[in-house]
Amino acid sequence: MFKVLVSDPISDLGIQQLVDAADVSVDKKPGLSEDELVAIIGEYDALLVRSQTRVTARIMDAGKQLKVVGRAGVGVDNIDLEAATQRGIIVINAPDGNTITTCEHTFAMMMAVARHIPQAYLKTVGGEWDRKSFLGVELRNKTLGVMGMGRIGSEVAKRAKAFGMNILGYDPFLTEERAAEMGIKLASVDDIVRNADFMTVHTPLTPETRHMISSKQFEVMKKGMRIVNCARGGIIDEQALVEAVDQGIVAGAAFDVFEVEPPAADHPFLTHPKIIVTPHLGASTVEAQENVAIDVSEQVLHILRDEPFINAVNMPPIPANVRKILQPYFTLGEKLGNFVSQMTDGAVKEIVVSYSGDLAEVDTQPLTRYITRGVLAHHLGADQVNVVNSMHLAKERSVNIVVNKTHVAKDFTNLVTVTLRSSKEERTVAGTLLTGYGPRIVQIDSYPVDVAPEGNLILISHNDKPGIIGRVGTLLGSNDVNIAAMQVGRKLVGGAAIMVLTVDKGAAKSVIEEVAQLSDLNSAKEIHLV
Ligand SMILES: NC(=O)C1=CN([C@@H]2O[C@H](COP(=O)(O)OP(=O)(O)OC[C@H]3O[C@@H](n4cnc5c(N)ncnc54)[C@H](O)[C@@H]3O)[C@@H](O)[C@H]2O)C=CC1
Ligand SMILES: O=C(O)C(=O)COP(=O)(O)O
Repeated sequence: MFKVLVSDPISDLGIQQLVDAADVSVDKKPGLSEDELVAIIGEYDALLVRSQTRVTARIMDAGKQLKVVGRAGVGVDNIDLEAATQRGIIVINAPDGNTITTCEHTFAMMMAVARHIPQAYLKTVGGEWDRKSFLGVELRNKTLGVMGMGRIGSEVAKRAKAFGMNILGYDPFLTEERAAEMGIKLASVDDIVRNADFMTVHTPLTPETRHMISSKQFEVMKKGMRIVNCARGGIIDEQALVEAVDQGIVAGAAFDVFEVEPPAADHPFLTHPKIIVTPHLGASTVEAQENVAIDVSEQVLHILRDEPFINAVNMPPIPANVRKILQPYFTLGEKLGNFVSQMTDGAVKEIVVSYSGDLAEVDTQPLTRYITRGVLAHHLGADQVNVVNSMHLAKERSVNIVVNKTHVAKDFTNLVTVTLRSSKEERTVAGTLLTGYGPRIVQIDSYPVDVAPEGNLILISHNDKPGIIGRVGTLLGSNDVNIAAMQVGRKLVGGAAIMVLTVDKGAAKSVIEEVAQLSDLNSAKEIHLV
């Protein structure tokens, strides 16, 4: 039974699939302190959070069973990603579910600041009928600068066009062509600062975006600008902003997010007449909360059940077209890595992976992660290595990973070859997916074979002499080891050969040692693949 802890308020409807799953039990405990989480996290396999819970290295150290931290939302700045990666904990988010909601909140804030709605509301409910103090501005024909043209920024730009605004967009990934397609103008931070009437930020908070709008930008800013931040506190320097408003450079600002949340009681935004605030409500709609909780629950289930998943934050993303090609090979890759690792004696020094055929056309890095996981799992334990930390663990142990690609595969449409170089020897295994048969090992060292990579196998290297198969069979039979399938590979009659036996249950170590002692046998090894 997998145990899932929900430590922030997350939509009940959204996590229903976890609650309903027969192999999962869910505990909801919002509002725990770090110490309280450290005390209980040890029994959980998954942790579900929003932005309140700070998932620290301490919590992850205590989370001995923790496989995944699921963020029901976009920003993962409350999760120590490096600590997660080192510990092999997968961090996933739900990047799409709250895009529209946050975009709409941005507009709510932009219009509220343009028309002084919160200030006017307060006066009106306070009994004053003040129609003079709240002269606003239109959005129409104004220039809107959008910093960060990702999911939310792009939706903001789309809607701003409907308001008749001219849009300047800045994003390191925005090209002239894409900007033209969207009917906006590609700009620099400086262009936006000098020319926009409204500015809205939609980047993550990174060392690069931290205080990207600060005193230097306010000094050259177009007078009367209105600024919205529904992304992350700290992208705009709060202190410098207050000064810019007081100096009349900025006409008004609307902030949903703060450098420290919740802000201190004496935070200058809270009493400033020209700055309006909401308590990080960007994603807070019924729809968005359901969406993100559904998305994250679905992926958490996949991860717990060791099924393919998407939206991992501490792994490079896999584009859908690449995933389609690679996914069928993930299991094969991991098994090849594990097989060759069990075959090879000595300390692993280098993993050489060769991809040929169609596989050579795409970015195979995700598949290399699975192969590396397979290799390392044999030495470090299957529960210690996963696709998130496999490359990191290899690097930490100075295991070199070399990838070669050839576009032409000789006998198969696709072939994955894994060679392991150790302190003692170099061994190779190759596999493919055969239509109708699934994953197959088709080469061991230089011998062609056809073996299903599953269950208990015995790998024997021997001299190609009459009677050897019988002797092996008799010895195993007398020890109650039943042979389900057998493959022999040789290159020359009477030369060196290999034999791969699939046996119903694992043989005792002593039996394998006895097999290795038979005449004309060079070695015998048991290989167990799950
Ligand atoms: N207030 C709230 O409740 C919510 C806040 N957010 C926040 O909104 C932000 C944007 O979210 P999404 O659009 O979903 O993310 P996204 O990843 O789709 O977009 C972010 C964009 O920022 C760009 N970027 C990164 N560094 C940049 C730089 N130095 N200058 C300009 N652009 C840069 C990236 O290239 C990317 O296109 C995130 O910080 C997220 O955490 C998201 C949802 C709700
Ligand atoms: O998704 C995001 O990045 C958000 O900021 C939303 O945060 P929340 O889930 O409302 O605590």
